[in-house]
Amino acid sequence: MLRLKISGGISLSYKVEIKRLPGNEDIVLPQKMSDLASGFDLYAAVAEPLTLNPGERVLVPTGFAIAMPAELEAQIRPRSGLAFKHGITALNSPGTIDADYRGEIKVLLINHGKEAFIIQRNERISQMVFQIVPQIQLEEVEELSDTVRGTGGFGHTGK
Ligand SMILES: O=c1ccn([C@H]2C[C@H](O)[C@@H](COP(=O)(O)OP(=O)(O)OP(=O)(O)O)O2)c(=O)[nH]1
Ligand SMILES: [Mg+2]
Repeated sequence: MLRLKISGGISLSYKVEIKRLPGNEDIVLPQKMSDLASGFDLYAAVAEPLTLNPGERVLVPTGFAIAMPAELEAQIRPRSGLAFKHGITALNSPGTIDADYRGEIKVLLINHGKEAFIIQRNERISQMVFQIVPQIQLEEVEELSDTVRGTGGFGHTGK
């Protein structure tokens, strides 16, 4: 079997502080489920099992807050397994966690499936991916620079 070993590029490393919120001593903190997973799985900190009926949405607590370096953001993304098997996804996907947010991280789930889905305490419900956010200064101008594409979009290159 051919095994490709890919390495190289720039490797960045950041420390992110995480604080467990009161009453959540038993909640599993975000975990990477494999060495190179890009997301940390998030665990539901619901007090009681929570039933999400078809078409319903709910804000699920995670029991923790974070403080990350200013150049980062975190995205809350669905787990594909829950989406595929049960139609459970993050409604605002990807959810945006701002670097200056110190409140509890919450996950906005919606049930697009045909059956009720029960969320248990400490069940993995979504994943959190950290990204670098460039610092941008928006500058208002009268004219934008020309391009071949111009204003074409929304499928103008064909199907
Ligand atoms: O899935 C999410 C999305 C957001 N947040 C928290 C962190 C984020 O920094 C804050 C605000 O999110 P966002 O900017 O998406 O919401 P908004 O409707 O614009 O609220 P705000 O006016 O507070 O920015 O809410 C979560 O915990 N989970
Ligand atoms: Mg906002």
